[in-house]
Amino acid sequence: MPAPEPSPPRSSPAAAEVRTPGADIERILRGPSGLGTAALHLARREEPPPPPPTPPTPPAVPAEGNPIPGLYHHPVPEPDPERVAEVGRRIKSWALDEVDLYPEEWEEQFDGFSVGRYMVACHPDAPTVDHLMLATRLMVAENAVDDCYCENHGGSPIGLGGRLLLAHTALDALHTTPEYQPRWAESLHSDAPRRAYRSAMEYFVQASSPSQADRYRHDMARLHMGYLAEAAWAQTDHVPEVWEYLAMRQFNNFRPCPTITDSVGGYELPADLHAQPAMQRVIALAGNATTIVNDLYSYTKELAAPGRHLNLPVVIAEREGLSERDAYLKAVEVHNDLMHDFEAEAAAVAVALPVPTAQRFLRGVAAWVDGNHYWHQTNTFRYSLPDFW
Ligand SMILES: CC(C)=CCC/C(C)=C(\C)COP(=O)(O)OP(=O)(O)O
Ligand SMILES: [Mg+2]
Repeated sequence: MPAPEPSPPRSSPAAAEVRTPGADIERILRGPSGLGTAALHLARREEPPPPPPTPPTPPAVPAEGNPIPGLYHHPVPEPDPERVAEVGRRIKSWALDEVDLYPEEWEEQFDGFSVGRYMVACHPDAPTVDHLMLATRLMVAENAVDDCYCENHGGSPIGLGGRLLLAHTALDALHTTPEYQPRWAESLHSDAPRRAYRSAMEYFVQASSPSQADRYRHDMARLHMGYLAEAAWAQTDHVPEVWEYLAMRQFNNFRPCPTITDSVGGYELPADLHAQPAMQRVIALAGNATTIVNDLYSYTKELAAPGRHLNLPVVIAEREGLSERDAYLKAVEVHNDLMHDFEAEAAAVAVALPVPTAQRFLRGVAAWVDGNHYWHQTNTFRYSLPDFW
């Protein structure tokens, strides 16, 4: 395996200071529209300007895809096409050359996922492409585990607990006796999900603080618990009540992605601020809103898949006796309520914690929420809207 690239520089909290907390609070209160552009002013670009690409990178053109009618969201500026292209180039090279992630037949799906566009849209304040790569590798690894262990690339609920636990040790190492340690170390190279987790985590650990890495491990343990509940229900064809589904989806959730916004931004939200109950509520609401966005945009894809795939509209229709359309529209309202609560609570935390790192973290989470919506809306390779309007 090639030696890892030099880790991105971690700026000290002081270097990452936001000097206008009043303006930040106002911006959060206003909602995250336009955050992408604002955040770009905060980060120091630490890379020299790239040489002119050959052929020239096309200018940012509006991407395709329509937003879900009535879905509360904030449009974002088109992500920087040069960054998108560079992240796309580097992630492919990591996937193929460093972790042997997928066979040739899956290339179209890998490309169609457009992870470069996703991550550049979600992290407008990343100081360098190296920083963006931290998030991009983890995102690809997380999807490899979901696809290969849980879903459509050989996944199954049967035996999932054992597979997930062993993969989790690629993030949270086994500490055991010299007799057994080598077998575990070898196991981390034995399938694509574990190779991807191991490598992506190694880069992340090098570039983040011990407390940021531990935050990520905790969020991934949450995610794996959510996968297990979803799998247990699939095994018995159980449709949970709506609140039970929402509880499962709070764990089987995008949360590990926005919560690394400070590592990707090159600064650190201190652990004691991250742990504040009000901050935890903001993070949970953001994660839940972003994940219900997935339920809504992936609705037709999941209906077309074999078997019953739970998502919020499906569960509402089943448990509340609504038509598919009315259930879908109710799910849109649930999403909108979550978004409004997220924004109101984030504004309150911004007032209560007038600390530059907390302000920037809140802005980073809001930018992730908006970028995630953008990616779902524009990823017409994966998603299409139902015919309900
Ligand atoms: C990137 C990451 C942490 C994902 C974890 C949870 C997850 C897979 C989602 C929130 C996406 O949900 P889903 O499995 O329904 O994805 P698709 O609808 O197939 O895109
Ligand atoms: Mg989905």
